Amino acid sequence: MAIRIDGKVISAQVLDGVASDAAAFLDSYGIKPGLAVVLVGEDPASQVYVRNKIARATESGLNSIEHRLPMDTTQDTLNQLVADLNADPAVHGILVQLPLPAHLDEEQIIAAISPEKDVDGFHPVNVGALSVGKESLVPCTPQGCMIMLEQVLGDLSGKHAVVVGRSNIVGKPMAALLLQANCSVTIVHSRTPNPQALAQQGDILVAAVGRPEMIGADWIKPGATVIDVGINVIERVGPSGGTQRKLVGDVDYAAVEPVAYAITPVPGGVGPMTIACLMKNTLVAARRLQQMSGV
Ligand SMILES: Nc1nc2c(c(=O)[nH]1)N[C@@H](CN(C=O)c1ccc(C(=O)N[C@@H](CCC(=O)O)C(=O)O)cc1)CN2
Repeated sequence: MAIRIDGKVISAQVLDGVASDAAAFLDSYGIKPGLAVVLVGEDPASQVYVRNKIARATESGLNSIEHRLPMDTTQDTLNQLVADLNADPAVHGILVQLPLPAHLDEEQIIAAISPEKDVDGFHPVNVGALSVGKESLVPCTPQGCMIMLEQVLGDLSGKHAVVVGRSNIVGKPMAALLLQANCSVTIVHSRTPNPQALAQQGDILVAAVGRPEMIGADWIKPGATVIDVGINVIERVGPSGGTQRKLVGDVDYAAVEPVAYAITPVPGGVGPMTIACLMKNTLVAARRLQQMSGV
């Protein structure tokens, strides 16, 4: 039986660390690290994520500032809010929940956030710093995956890691972090011929494709560690004949678990780590901004 890498347990450890760091920050500077969370529109999943982010921030001793804007918010209004948050010394981290409504330009908004307050780590300055191995704010989901991998495997040097998916939010930064940890890294994507054959060579497999249960046992090297980043809602026929909604990952957990060394579940795996790392990044940003201000 594979080790179940429990994101709820590991994220609670991360959040404990954030809470004591936040208390020390308050002691030193007389203010709480501040996280501004911006939600545009009423996407139900985004509302849940934002609610959870605010709850974790409050529990960890951070000051969370919530901005809910209507669906028809203009790019100018959102830009003005981001500019105000950039200028506000009480705000150390800014997070604009994605996806934005289709009429808004995500790339432009991400670039408008001050790189020092970009706790998502999506700003081109932070992306560039990560790719050359310089200190940066690291995207939360891949950061959470690295914490889980290092907790279960220790030193990752020399391991062959296969990342399935090449998104800017997960696949690319994940590959950069694995490379920084001295793994040999293969990225597999929609244009890769025979991706399964490459995936089968991975000591570590990270699935971030957004396709429910796409990765079966025949993608996995026996004894591999499997990190499932996917969060997909599917509908299945339940025992009473009606349809049931279920949350599944990109990995077919039941099929893969018997061949893996360790595996993350969905839910309760990578998801809670994403939120915990957001809190961690807010602390990192707050400390740096405070040092830069020289106060
Ligand atoms: N600005 C950002 N937008 C988005 C990000 C992000 O990192 N920054 N990531 C995702 C959504 N996301 C965080 O925002 C996120 C998704 C899922 C979870 C989570 O804890 N999932 C639970 C299940 C929750 C459920 O029942 O629906 C789990 O996996 O156990 C946390 C954060 C896209 N947007």
